[in-house]
Amino acid sequence: MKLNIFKDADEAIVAIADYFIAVANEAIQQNGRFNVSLSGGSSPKKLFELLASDALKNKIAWEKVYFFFGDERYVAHDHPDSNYLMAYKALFAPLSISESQIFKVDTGLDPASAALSYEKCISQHFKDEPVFDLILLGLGDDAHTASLFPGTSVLWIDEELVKDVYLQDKAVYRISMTAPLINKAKNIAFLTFGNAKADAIKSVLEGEKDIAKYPAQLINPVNGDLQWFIDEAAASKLK
Ligand SMILES: O=C1O[C@H](COP(=O)(O)O)[C@@H](O)[C@H](O)[C@H]1O
Repeated sequence: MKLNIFKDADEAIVAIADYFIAVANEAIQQNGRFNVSLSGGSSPKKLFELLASDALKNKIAWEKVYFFFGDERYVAHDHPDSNYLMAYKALFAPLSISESQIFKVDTGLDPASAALSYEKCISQHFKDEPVFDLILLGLGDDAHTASLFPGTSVLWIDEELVKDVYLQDKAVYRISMTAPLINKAKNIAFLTFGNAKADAIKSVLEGEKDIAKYPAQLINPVNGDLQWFIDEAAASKLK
């Protein structure tokens, strides 16, 4: 695991954008395509905007990139909470990414069927073992990642690749990649910043091992590379 700490969020975002470009180009050179899974929430928005900016947009052959989502909120695709909608506005629309390259969760189905259908969609795309070139992740203030939330049964799954998750306190469903799928990836990168994440980062990286409380501790690639891109505020409680 490599921990990269930057002065502020902007520096962390520039660094992870360079890393994203390097991983994408290596995958395209080796296999002719780049399979990436995006994170949601608020943290990656500026990263997506930077990748789509005039300064960086020509650094990747975007027609060779296939986009997936590590998790999705169980809402329509035009709902403000949708992870797809955020990525669409910040990345896909500015880069005119073809619909055929975007694999979104079908939230028109019931949650369990949406999870099953996304798992099938991933399996069909990869044909063989689903090994992403890069999985981007965020970290919630409660140490969740993707939609692997504290205390949920999805944390103990070892077969399924994608699962529906019910969040009792919020009374909402999410659809999430499971840890076994995430941990197959060649590269996994967390992007997280700000004071509000300091306790969660401390618990995940330096706390007692307690997956039920700190689900991001589940992330440990089998053969791949794991990197964290965080700012000094988020790192402020680390030893
Ligand atoms: O709900 C979610 O939260 C996490 C963290 O998001 P952030 O806005 O606090 O950075 C995110 O990684 C996940 O994809 C999202 O659905």
